[in-house]
Amino acid sequence: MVDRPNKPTAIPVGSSTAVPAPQVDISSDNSSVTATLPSGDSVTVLLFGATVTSWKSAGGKKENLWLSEKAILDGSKPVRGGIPLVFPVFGPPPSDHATSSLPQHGFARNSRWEFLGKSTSESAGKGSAGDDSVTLDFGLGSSNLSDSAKQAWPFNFGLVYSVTLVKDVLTTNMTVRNEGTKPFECQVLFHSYLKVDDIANTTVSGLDSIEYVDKVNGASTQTETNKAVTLTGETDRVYKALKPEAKVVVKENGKPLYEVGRDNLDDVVVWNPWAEKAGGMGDFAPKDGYKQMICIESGAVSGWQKLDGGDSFEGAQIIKSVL
Ligand SMILES: O=P(O)(O)OC[C@H]1O[C@@H](O)[C@H](O)[C@@H](O)[C@@H]1O
Repeated sequence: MVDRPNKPTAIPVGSSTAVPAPQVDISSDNSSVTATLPSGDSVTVLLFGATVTSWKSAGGKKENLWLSEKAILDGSKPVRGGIPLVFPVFGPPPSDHATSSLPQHGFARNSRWEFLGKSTSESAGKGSAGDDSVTLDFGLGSSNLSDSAKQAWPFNFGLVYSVTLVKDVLTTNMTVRNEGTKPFECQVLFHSYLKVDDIANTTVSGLDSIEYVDKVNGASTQTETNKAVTLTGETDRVYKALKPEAKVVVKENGKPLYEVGRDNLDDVVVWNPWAEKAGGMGDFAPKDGYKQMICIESGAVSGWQKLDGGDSFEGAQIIKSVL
């Protein structure tokens, strides 16, 4: 059980509270929670992995996240699409590290999280409807882990994951706390699958002059020379040490589609499996779906966050959907 100061109102899973407009509507069942703003913008979070599986903006008309048609949502496999969470290790764990027995990307996306509750702020009568907001909080601690994950990573930790929706903006914030006395090292990342119309017309800006590790090219270190990065084949790059204020902008036909900002997260992964890799993934559909997605993943993954007993680390990703 994860606790946090100023704990929000707890909503028992399985309950459903429908409140009349213009208030924020929250509905939940045994497997997911959906929050809808009076504007129609909405977000859905699956308790399995605390995976955001849908984020709609433009009053509910525009889905911003790509979700595979064959994504497995029953908890037997991480979700292919949406925003899976990466913790406490990014990628395959190094053999000489305390995470070495964990699966790729760790256990956060493979574990069932607790819904801790919601907090809302409604502007009805006070100002613009664009000020409405809702935050959904989820928790995962050592006691929620499977025995095998506990054995593979025997540390006492608490995660609080907050998903905040305001008109056209989704913020995901993770706080990691070492609840024990043994220090541990961890990595955190938001593996966001952003939806695009056509990858052939998509560019990514804000990465010019940034050093990156090119994982499809023997993990070589390169420096980005393009103002507008295009993807023309399998792409798997870890851009490192971005300036805190630097935004990564996904454009389609030259027009901004998403602006991705970060708080206390210095790295950005750009990933697209392309045709062959997507073809080899049983849960990736349709097979040419790689043309409709680009992963822009904010995280702290090129080093380790070392947390002594009682220490915390907090980082956030802020995605603005631009019409
Ligand atoms: O198939 P998975 O485990 O969800 O990982 C997908 C991709 O996730 C990315 O973050 C990694 O950089 C890639 O190397 C990896 O292939």
